[in-house]
Amino acid sequence: MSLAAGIVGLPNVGKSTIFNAITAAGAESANYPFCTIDPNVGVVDVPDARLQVLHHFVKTQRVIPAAVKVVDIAGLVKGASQGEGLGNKFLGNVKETDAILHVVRCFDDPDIIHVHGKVDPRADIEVIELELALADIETLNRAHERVSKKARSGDKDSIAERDTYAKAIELLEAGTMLRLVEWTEREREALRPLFLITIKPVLYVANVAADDIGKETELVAAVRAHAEATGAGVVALSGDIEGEIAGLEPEERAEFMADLGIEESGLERLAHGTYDLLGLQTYFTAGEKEIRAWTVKRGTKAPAAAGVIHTDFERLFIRAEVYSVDDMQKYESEAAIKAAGKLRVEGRDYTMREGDVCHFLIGK
Ligand SMILES: Nc1ncnc2c1ncn2[C@@H]1O[C@H](COP(=O)(O)OP(=O)(O)OP(=O)(O)O)[C@@H](O)[C@H]1O
Ligand SMILES: [Mg+2]
Repeated sequence: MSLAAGIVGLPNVGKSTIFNAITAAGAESANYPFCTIDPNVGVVDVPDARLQVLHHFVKTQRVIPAAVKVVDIAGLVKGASQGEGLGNKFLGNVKETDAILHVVRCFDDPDIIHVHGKVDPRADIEVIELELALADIETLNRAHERVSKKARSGDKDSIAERDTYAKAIELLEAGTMLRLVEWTEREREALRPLFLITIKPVLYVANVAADDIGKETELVAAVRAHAEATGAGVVALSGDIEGEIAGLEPEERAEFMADLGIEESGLERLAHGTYDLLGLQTYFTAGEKEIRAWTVKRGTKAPAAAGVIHTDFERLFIRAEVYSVDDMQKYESEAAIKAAGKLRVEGRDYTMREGDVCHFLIGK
């Protein structure tokens, strides 16, 4: 599974600045070369220091990090659904993503025009969420119309779908983002093919001035309060500075970041923020051919985790041999880990833990 996130926000809030910074900061993922065709789509490796630890002790041909796909679109303005500004058609480009990165301007700079003339995160968020809601309502109305005819002829599935769409429209019209609703599995199934935007988890990205890095300014606090009240995540960073960081050589980069008190790059923080938001975790495989990071949902059992490597592996799973990256750091080889009795043998019921390193034994 490769993770995808779409960037939304008002015009001029720093979306492209942040997109450029994260795509320059991460090595372009070698696994997804086709994505470079579109300048607004970037696929970058998710930085993970644990891969280096494993690589230090395990001889291998290649190291394959997890990848994240990021999509940058033009800013939305009030009335975009009615064609204002550039309209909202490019929202289609963020439909097939797992999460929304909603960039909110938290820097005050008289030289950079704010479309409402005033930096006000709460008001800005409301404008964008209204436009996202209107786009979803349009999609839902079309779907509603489509199934209504079949529903009228008594088709049970169509009736259930129609009612789900009607419920979603009603909620959006009352101002409720669909991500806040506890949908039944059946409702989710009806909504899934519509690729609605407001049902996706949101990570607010508070874009702060260089001078405000690490500070909980009033503007950042406003975004955080809204995020906490609406089950969203939040990451504060300075787009301009992230761009500078991304342009530096690795050694200079570390020094520059240390001077500013930045521990992780924007890319790392956005990747972690998105993983947390989506309830994802990482496990590794480490062998002669490759060392690789894999992404699974928290709580995934070993057979399903093996299934991420190859669909058949879930069915054919026999057992897993598991150790942790910490074990490797401590014992320095798999043989030593085994000799110390730390190589665990786990069966079908094993729940994967963050940072497990696994060998899966697969049947035929
Ligand atoms: N943290 C920041 N502090 C100061 N200036 C910033 C910051 N982030 C971005 N900017 C500046 O804001 C301006 C607008 O940025 P950018 O082009 O990234 O906006 P955008 O959201 O992509 O706009 P659009 O919707 O028009 O594509 C640029 O001049 C950029 O350098
Ligand atoms: Mg832009």
